[in-house]
Amino acid sequence: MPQLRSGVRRGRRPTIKPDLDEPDIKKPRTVRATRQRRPGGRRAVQNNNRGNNQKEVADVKGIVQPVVVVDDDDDENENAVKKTTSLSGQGQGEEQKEEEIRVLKEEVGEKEMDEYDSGGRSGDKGVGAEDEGSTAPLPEKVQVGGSPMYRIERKLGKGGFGQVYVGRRTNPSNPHERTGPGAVEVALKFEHRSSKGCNYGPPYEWQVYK
Ligand SMILES: Nc1ncnc2c1ncn2[C@@H]1O[C@H](COP(=O)(O)OP(=O)(O)OP(=O)(O)O)[C@@H](O)[C@H]1O
Repeated sequence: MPQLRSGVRRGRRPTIKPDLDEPDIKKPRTVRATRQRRPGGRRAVQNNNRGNNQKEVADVKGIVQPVVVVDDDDDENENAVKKTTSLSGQGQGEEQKEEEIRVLKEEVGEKEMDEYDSGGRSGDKGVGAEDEGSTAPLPEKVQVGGSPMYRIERKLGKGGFGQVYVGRRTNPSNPHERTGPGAVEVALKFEHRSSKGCNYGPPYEWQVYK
């Protein structure tokens, strides 16, 4: 005898066919937080940063640059003559000397003290001393205290405190005098009034060093 099944006979669970016509819009999309690439990629961004840094450095340098205030008063330049020294390299032939003088005279006039010349600076000088009087015009002739009058000729170099020029006596008592107070040719050092060497005002003494 056949056994009867207990319970209600159920049909198979109907298979749900995917509706191919319906667009797949029910599943919400995950929004991924992705980094936006900058144009040019990471390398370009880094380069940009580097560029920015450079600009900052440049700006800082610009700020740090000291402002040089130049006093154009000729009298003050006269007072700024600190010392004179006998010229080194004496004993040239007269012919060569004359040639040199001729060339030098062309340079004399509205000369301006300029920056960065001989490189013979002392290492202990401040920035202020370095740049002082960088554009102050020089007088054609100078005299300080009771010194003889000197005509300013070519530039010899620049030290930590000032710049050195050839000074030639305008009216020498002995045109062959090479050393001492009567020397025909000396080295004149010009300092700006605001330099360390002029802390107590411009000097009025003069001396010729050998
Ligand atoms: N008598 C001289 N003969 C030839 N050149 C000179 C003479 N005196 C100075 N100079 C030139 O001028 C430059 C500056 O000289 P200066 O004496 O000012 O140097 P410094 O000792 O470095 O400066 P500072 O005395 O201010 O510290 C020298 O490097 C040199 O080239």
